[in-house]
Amino acid sequence: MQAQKHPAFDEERRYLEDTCKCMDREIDYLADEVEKMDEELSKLKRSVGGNYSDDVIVKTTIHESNKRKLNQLKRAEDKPYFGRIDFKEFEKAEYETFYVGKTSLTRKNDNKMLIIDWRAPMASLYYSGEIGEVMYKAPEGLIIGDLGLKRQYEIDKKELINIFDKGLTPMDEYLQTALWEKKDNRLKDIVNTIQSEQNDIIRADKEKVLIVQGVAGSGKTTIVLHRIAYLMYTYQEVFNAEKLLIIVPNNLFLNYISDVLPDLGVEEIKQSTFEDMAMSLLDAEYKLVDIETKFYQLLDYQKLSEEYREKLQWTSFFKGSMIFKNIIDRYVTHLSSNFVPKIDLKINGFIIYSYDEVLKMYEKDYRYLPIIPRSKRIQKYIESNMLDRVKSIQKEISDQYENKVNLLKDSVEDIESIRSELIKLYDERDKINQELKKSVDKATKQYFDQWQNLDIGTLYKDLISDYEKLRLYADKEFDRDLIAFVSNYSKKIFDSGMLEREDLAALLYLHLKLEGLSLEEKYNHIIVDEAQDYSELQMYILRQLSSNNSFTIVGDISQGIHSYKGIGSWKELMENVFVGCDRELLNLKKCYRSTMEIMNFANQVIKKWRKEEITLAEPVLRSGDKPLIIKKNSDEEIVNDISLRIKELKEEGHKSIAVICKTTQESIGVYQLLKNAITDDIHLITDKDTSYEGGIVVIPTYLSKGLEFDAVTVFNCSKDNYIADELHIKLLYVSITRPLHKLFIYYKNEPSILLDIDSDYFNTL
Ligand SMILES: Nc1ncnc2c1ncn2[C@@H]1O[C@H](COP(=O)(O)OP(=O)(O)OP(=O)(O)O)[C@@H](O)[C@H]1O
Repeated sequence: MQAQKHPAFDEERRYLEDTCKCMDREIDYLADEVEKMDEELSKLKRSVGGNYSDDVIVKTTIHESNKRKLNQLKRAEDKPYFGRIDFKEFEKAEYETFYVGKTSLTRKNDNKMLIIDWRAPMASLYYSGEIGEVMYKAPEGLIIGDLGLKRQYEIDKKELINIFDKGLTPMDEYLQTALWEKKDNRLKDIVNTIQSEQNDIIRADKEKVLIVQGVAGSGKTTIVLHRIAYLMYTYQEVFNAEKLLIIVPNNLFLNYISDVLPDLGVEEIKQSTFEDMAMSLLDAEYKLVDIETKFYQLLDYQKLSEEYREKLQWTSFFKGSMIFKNIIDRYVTHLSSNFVPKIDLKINGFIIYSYDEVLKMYEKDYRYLPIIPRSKRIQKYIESNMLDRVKSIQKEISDQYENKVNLLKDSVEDIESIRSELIKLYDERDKINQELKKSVDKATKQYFDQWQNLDIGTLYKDLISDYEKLRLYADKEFDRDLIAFVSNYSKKIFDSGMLEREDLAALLYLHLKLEGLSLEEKYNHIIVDEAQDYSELQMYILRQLSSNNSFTIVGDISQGIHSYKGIGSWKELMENVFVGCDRELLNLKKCYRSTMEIMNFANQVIKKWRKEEITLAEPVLRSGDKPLIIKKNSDEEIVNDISLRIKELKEEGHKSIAVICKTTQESIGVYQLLKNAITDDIHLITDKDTSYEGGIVVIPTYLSKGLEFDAVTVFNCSKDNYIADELHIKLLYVSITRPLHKLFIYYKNEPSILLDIDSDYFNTL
């Protein structure tokens, strides 16, 4: 054990033993409390029989908090802490020692803080402080002092394995140990090795739009999850789980990250794909065109003309653009200004509600409401007041008849002589009044039937599939050809009973404009991962869902394989969508995932996509094999070689191995061949999969985005499979930035032009 060589070994081992004992005692105590409270609460609930009780509420709160703490301690018991800082505040005489762990621990008998939570303000020094003068932000202000010692521990099953002292042990030895670990099927937390630039993001001020451009493997996904844990801990009073929303690319990814938050003691955060969230807000189940259909059409440079592919791209861009948002805005303004029909609500010629009166309700009294709730409110108001209105009209009619009767009576001396006339008048009056009452429902219905039906799906389809309408609401002259393409293309899709994903965002926007959103439905903080793939309109919608413009948005423009509809630049996003908000753009340049050799190679590939905004990744100092580029003559030969390589990799201890293919169709073919060639369990991953179990997988590139594997083999990087356009370059870049340790790239006959890079960066076979 390395730790024994450290001069402080005995002292540290004793501290660890004492802490573990104390933690065990606390676990026992809490387990006991939880058990007792379980019983007590069920008795109490029975006795109050479902009625409100302060006692039940207070006890439930304590019970939940005890359960949470017990859970956190249990998760931490094998490795109670990972770091230590010795800090002396200025003007104080002594250094104080603080041990940093995943959750805090206080000794009961003397209230001594044995471990501080990694999210506590002072723990920031462990991540960002260098030995010497330091400062950290606390609720009471900036605390300045001196950091005397920063120590890191490797602890396994309560045993001290290694001790690293910052400044004494070689730089990042501790981090290196973590990065060399083999990965299985889930993303892990990194509380013990969070780096300074990552710490700044995790602890960044919450009241702003924070955008993080981070290279592949820089820890973006990991960091946002830690940021959630930090926000939940730091702002307990304002943040509850329902007020936080994480938007992720797909359910497979959701499953891949599902361990991190519970490991960090955070449960029940709302995590969703944009599509699922949209469907739930729309309260409808639309059939969506397969995500791959358009994507693969765009890649299919052999069958489809460039002109057609460009128009397809433009359609996607248009539907997710702020241009389309403005068109929808104008459409809604038009709908609204013509909404109240220019007719009176009449019964048998009597005006019950005049057009002017209803218009006033619409334009003045209920103007604060969006159109749909406004129209419902007016309808309800009118319906509930109809009978009263009719009654007062009946009274007027009765008065008029009374006058007529009186006049008639005054005109004769002998009332008997006009008896029949009087009866006729009374009958007439009663008939009119009865008719009025009888016709209320019918007349009201007839009147409201004249109001426009605000079915959002129909309104949306009417707009986008109608060339004339689109042109009418567009503010500037669009290429007629493109607009015609968009409307025809959309019509065909709608006629098949489907919608595109791009339509869903626009549809939701229309829904929000017409239906509105209550404050309870809004979020206090929204997190978007893989943000480069969302359109500006999607981001604008998320802004509508935010109560306070508090966002953490992370992504990598170089991995923007959906850039035809996604975000082209963070600056544009800030200017077009988050204008007027407090915004900050931060960069993460270091890649922690892959070895230097893999990342240097990947940098050469992405450089082929010349764009000013790309930042090349700086790999952390971890060296492995150079990527291996292998030539074969057929798919079968490639698969045979991959099967041998998988065997080798498994013998070396690698747990997760991916065969990455360009498309799903290619993946299916490779999977069939590979299944026959190896005996191991192997999984084909498609967009229907919602769980990722690790091991050996065959997967299309777009689904591998965000995931990582110990080793990756890229199936067919031949000349005719990867051309030098933006989409192919980015696809290849995503594939080759997935491995932690080993990368193999296969091609048939001739290599892709994208592999035409300095031979120092790879080996060949
Ligand atoms: N400070 C760190 N300490 C240890 N491991 C880290 C650290 N930062 C990142 N990692 C590891 O690097 C890998 C990449 O992290 P993550 O997937 O969060 O990156 P990413 O930026 O989202 O990647 P990509 O955009 O390529 O999907 C993970 O294995 C993660 O555990």
